[in-house]
Amino acid sequence: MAGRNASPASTSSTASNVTVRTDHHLAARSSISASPPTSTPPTSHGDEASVLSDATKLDTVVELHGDVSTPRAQPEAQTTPGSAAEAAKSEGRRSARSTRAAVSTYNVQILAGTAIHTPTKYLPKHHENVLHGPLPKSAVHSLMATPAGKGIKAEADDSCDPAEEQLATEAAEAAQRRRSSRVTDLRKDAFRNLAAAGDAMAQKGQELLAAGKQKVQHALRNTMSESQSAASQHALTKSSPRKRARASTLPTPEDERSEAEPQKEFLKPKTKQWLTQGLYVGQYREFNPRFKESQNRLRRKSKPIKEKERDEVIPLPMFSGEQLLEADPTAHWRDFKLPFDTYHPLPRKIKVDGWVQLRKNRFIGESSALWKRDKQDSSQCYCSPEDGCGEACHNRIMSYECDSTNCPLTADECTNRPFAQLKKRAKGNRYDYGVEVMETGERGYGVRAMRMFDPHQIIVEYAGEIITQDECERRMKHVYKKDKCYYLMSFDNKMIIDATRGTIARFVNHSCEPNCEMIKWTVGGEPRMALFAGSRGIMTGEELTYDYNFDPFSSKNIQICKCGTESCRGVLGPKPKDWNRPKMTMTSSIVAGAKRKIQEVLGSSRGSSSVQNSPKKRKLSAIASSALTKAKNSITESASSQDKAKQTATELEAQKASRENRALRRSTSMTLTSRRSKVVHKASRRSLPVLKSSRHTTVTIKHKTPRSVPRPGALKPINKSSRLPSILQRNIPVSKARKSSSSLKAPKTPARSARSAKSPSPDSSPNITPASLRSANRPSAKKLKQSKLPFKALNLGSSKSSKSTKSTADSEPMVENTDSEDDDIEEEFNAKPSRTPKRPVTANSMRRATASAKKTFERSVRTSTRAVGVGKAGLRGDLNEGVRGNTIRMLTEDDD
Ligand SMILES: C[S@@+](CC[C@H](N)C(=O)[O-])C[C@H]1O[C@@H](n2cnc3c(N)ncnc32)[C@H](O)[C@@H]1O
Repeated sequence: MAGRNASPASTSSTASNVTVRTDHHLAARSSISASPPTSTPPTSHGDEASVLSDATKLDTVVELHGDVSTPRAQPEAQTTPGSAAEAAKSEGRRSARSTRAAVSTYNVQILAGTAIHTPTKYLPKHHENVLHGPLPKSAVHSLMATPAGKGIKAEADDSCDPAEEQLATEAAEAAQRRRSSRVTDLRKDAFRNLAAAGDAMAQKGQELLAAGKQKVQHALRNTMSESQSAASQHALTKSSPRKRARASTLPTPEDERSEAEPQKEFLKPKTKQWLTQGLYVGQYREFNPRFKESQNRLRRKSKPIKEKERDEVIPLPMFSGEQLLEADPTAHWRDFKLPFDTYHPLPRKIKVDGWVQLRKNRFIGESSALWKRDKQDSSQCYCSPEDGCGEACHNRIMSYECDSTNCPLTADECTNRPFAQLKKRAKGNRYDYGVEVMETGERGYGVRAMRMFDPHQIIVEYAGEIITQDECERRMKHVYKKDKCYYLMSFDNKMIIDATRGTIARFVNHSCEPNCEMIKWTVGGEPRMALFAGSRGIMTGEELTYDYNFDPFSSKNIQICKCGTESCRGVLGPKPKDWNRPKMTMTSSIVAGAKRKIQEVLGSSRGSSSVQNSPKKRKLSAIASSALTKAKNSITESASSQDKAKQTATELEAQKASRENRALRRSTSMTLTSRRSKVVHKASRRSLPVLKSSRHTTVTIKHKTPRSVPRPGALKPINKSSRLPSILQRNIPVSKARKSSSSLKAPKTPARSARSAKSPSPDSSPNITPASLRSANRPSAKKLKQSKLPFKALNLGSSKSSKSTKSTADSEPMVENTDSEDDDIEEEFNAKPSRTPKRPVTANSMRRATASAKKTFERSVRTSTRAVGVGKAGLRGDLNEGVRGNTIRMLTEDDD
């Protein structure tokens, strides 16, 4: 093996090296002309030599050694084994060795012609360069002579050993066989195959070339058309139609350029194609983004997909359900969302501080005892298994849970056992339970669904501590004083569920467009509260809300709603009527509240006695009366303080006026001209103290007092024919009335009492009239002493004539009128002067008149208050509406 693998040059025999060199040409010739070197099957150099030559190695070596210097001198010796044998014989040596060498080894495969994988060194090409030893002449000859066996025979003739002969024959045959059969076939096959492959390759190359050519042409055409169209477009925009036509037909320089550079265009890198619609572009779906999902769904339903469109594309998984459902119009379906465990918007579970979780109601204190007293009613259903306690179930309608005592169905058949269902669900995992606390931002904590809930399905129970109302009040006052959120819910039997310690339902927020409802159910004879899904059902991840129907009771407790829905009322609970109005002041809100209460009370008092007797009404009336009393007290206090202040001011004014009067008296003469007297009167009038308590005077002219029979001390109308009462019946403003009344408050004349005692005459007016003032001009008045009061008998002339009267009237400005109404009155007075004797106005008479007016007023006030029978606030309300009397009106305004 080692010899076979080793290169010929490395063979151990130096002689063989030499022979190689010498017989190179011959061997090459033989290999080319006759047979391939593979036909010689030596496994080693020595073997080959031995097989193909009769010369022994030793001989060869000897010969070689001898022939080193003259290699070509004895070529015969080298090539004719016969001669060698003869030489050996002649030398007297046995040719056993050479015989052995000739027989030596055989490559049986090669001999048999079965050696397919001939080593390269035996291939003809190899033999061209490297020879494995000289081929014996005879062998070469025999091989050259093609008919098999001929050469061999000749060789056999030369040989002396029949075994050798035979072997040589065999070898020649094998060589022949090999040359003629398999190797040649293989080579031919290989050549044939190669040729076929070459042909195929060439054909393919041609095809590719043709395709490439086509592509190039196509691309060229495209680019040309593009450039042409661009050019035509450009031309269209710029040129006239005719020009446009020409532009479209004639090649432009740009076209030419594009034609000239087709390769460049073609080599341009492709631009990326972006999706224009979205992830599922190319997927058929009837969807208009301008509409909502539900609207689109409706449209799709109304317009069924054409068969072709349906079959065009296999729907993506999320649409396949839709298509299937659309194929079946009877199928009811809802929007799809990913399961919560796949889509979980919150990364963590919320922990709420201070929340002690209870799973069911717990009675606190007296509530348990109170509860038992009021047993719940019972209900019974008569459903059949077919009904399954559906919508028509009596218990369901009454919000009673079915159980074995009130329902003939089994638990599996009955569908009206929500709390039992909830209990079962609560035993599962948190996704079965299906709710969790979330953070909402502005509204604090909230609750959201971790699964889908069917319409009207129970979600979670609102449970906590059941407390009495007293306990609730106590907790509100002392325990939850500083809290902002309350978890109290009005329950049954006047009890309250306080879920400060309770179920997760306590975190459910309010919404004006809720998706849930809080409903009371009776379960096993006991009331229980639970949150149920609304008619839409609940989607996974949706926040749960219900309408609190929050009753804030007072405006103080109104909470702003931040639910953010379209129909948000702005507040938790019902929207107040005056929600958008400006805020009331404290006083006005108190008064308005009191007014409302009074109206309620008055309304109830007007109603039937049964209503009045109801505890609620009684309570309300008590509240109203207490509120009224408070309001009354405050108003009275303020009024009295006002009065006091006015009184003080009046006194001061009076003092001032008297001083001025005195000064005036000193400076003016006793007899004044009419003009002068007018001035003086005006001056004196100005200095008169303004009687603030206008109600005194106004009350005196109240029409309740019979005019014909005046009561003692009562003021009476000046004149029947006078327009004064009718005028006064109008709503004279306080200021005006005050001015006009100041004249009425003038002190009585001393003569009045005597005259009235004798014969009460309509003429004898106790009022301060122009006439009475004129009477002050009488000489007797001079006798009167000057009092502290500003009124003093003024000497206005003694003439009693009508002229003088007129002049006096002209000059009589005792009542200084500034407005037209009072002017009217004055005119009337002037036109019809009283015939009563003129009496001087003294301090005493004035005092008396004031006192009597005061008394009358107080009496009338008492009467009117009694008639109404309520406090001032109520009085105001009623009076404003109904009574139009001047008195009351003024009283009211004065109080204000
Ligand atoms: C029963 S608790 C609800 C849970 C509460 N958010 C929390 O954090 O504990 C009721 C309180 O939540 C707040 N709230 C609930 N719904 C609201 C809403 N829509 N807008 C504003 N506040 C709301 C109010 O403060 C209310 O008093």
